[in-house]
Amino acid sequence: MNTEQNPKAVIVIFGATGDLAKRKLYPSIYQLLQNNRIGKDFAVVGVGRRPWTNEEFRKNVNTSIENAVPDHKEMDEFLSHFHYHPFDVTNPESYQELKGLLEELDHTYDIPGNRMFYMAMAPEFFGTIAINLKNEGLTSTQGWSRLVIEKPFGTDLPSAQKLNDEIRAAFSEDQIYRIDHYLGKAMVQNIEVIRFANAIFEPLWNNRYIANIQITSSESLGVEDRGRYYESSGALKDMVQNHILQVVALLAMEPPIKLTDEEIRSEKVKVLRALRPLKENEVSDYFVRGQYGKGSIRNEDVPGYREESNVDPNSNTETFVAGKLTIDNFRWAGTPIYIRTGKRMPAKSTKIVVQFKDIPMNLYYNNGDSMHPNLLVINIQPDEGITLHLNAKKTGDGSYARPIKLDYCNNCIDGINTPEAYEKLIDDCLHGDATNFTHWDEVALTWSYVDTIAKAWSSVAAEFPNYAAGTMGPADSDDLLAKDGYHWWPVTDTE
Ligand SMILES: NC(=O)C1=CN([C@@H]2O[C@H](COP(=O)(O)OP(=O)(O)OC[C@H]3O[C@@H](n4cnc5c(N)ncnc54)[C@H](OP(=O)(O)O)[C@@H]3O)[C@@H](O)[C@H]2O)C=CC1
Ligand SMILES: O=C1O[C@H](COP(=O)(O)O)[C@@H](O)[C@H](O)[C@H]1O
Repeated sequence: MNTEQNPKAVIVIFGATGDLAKRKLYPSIYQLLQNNRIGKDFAVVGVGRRPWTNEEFRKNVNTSIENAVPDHKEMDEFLSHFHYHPFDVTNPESYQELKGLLEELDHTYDIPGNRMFYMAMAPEFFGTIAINLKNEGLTSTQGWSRLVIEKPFGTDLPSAQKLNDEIRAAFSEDQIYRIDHYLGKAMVQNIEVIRFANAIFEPLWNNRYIANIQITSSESLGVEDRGRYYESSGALKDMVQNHILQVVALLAMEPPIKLTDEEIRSEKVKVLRALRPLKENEVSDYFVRGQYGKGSIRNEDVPGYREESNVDPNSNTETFVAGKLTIDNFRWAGTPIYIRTGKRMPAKSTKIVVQFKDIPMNLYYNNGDSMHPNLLVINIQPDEGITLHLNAKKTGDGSYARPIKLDYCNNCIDGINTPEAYEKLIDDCLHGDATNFTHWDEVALTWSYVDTIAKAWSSVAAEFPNYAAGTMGPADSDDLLAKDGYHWWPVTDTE
């Protein structure tokens, strides 16, 4: 819970000259100040190897705010809190100088030794930095020390376990904040509220009334300049292991007894433990992979994945995944959860569709058509809101029922005040609230689930490319649902 007002802290960003810091972290810190979530008693220390001065660093931070926040103001005061400290993080000797700078900033801003160490760097550095911070005494202050870790948290279960052991040698679990930025999105956080603050949904939220749940996260962008990273990842590890399985856990968990991070985590973990693990020889029955070839998006021709920079021209990396998940517990046995995510699809859209079971018999005429099923659609992005699909009488037409929609648009009301995911997560960490971060047990269970799929796929070359850029993935993805008598509900206007 965010109880502490305006926490005083030094935020140390490792990777301060990088893309993530520039695009997400600096604008988020700026918004936190504008929204009074932090006071004037804070400092940001940027670490990178580039030999920048404070002035150069501040100029770069300024540009990043200009690009992200059109109506920025009071920039000089804001930028005066930013300090740059260049060093190679693999060199233990450099940490003493950093320590001296942090102590100086504590004094300047009257900060009681509170430190947020944000790892916005490649994962291979996380363990080294954590150990050096501890060994050089940067974590033993009067205040709190928290470590924020970016994804990917490992590339499979053994590597995640190794990484976890390294950081746990320096930080306890309650000091570690593993980022999954989907957990910072307004409508992902709303899943719990929609379910547990509405008497009408919870009684129906089970296999007796829900036929299936569909989660789609489509992107129109390709891999852009991230080919090197993406080649070793693919959509399964990039999106399913983390964001998608977190959403599954929130949709399927039991009501927690309290809204604390421990109670919510414990319910999410039970779902992940109940996910039926696949055997390698079953993977092709439950999961489909795809890779985009050249195509066209919004009338613009785009290259195929294998033509992207830093991508192997014969790459076997999947840019699309669709899957059927089965949760073996009393609430969900028999109700499949279908997931799909991919790059170079027609539009950017993340949606959850909950399809309720059909009514027992149809009393209405409907031109011989069957009744449209009730759907609850949770729109995560770009529109934020919920849509409930019902059937209602068609005016003046005796016994004809037609589908109607009840719409709630979250960002139409909250407008530009809906905080960006990173802003929310940095705020939570500053306030010591770990609810919307992933804990080790969740990470281990999700890796364990996807590792079998990755292993099955790595042993057989796929027939790629198998979908054209600008389409909703390969035909096999539709067949996955058709086998069960379902189809994907459209999530974009063009689908
Ligand atoms: N960019 C994004 O949108 C997203 C990124 N992430 C994750 O965030 C992390 C950072 O990504 P991103 O910002 O894109 O990466 P970049 O490659 O853009 O930045 C890497 C940063 O690390 C610094 N660095 C590299 N080696 C050293 C070293 N030995 N000592 C000190 N600093 C060093 C670089 O500084 P310099 O060059 O000055 O040495 C630079 O600031 C990764 O884990 C990535 O997976 C997660 C989600 C989205
Ligand atoms: O973590 C990642 O997420 C983005 C998608 O995030 P969104 O907030 O834009 O939906 C994805 O593009 C990227 O490949 C992945 O690393």
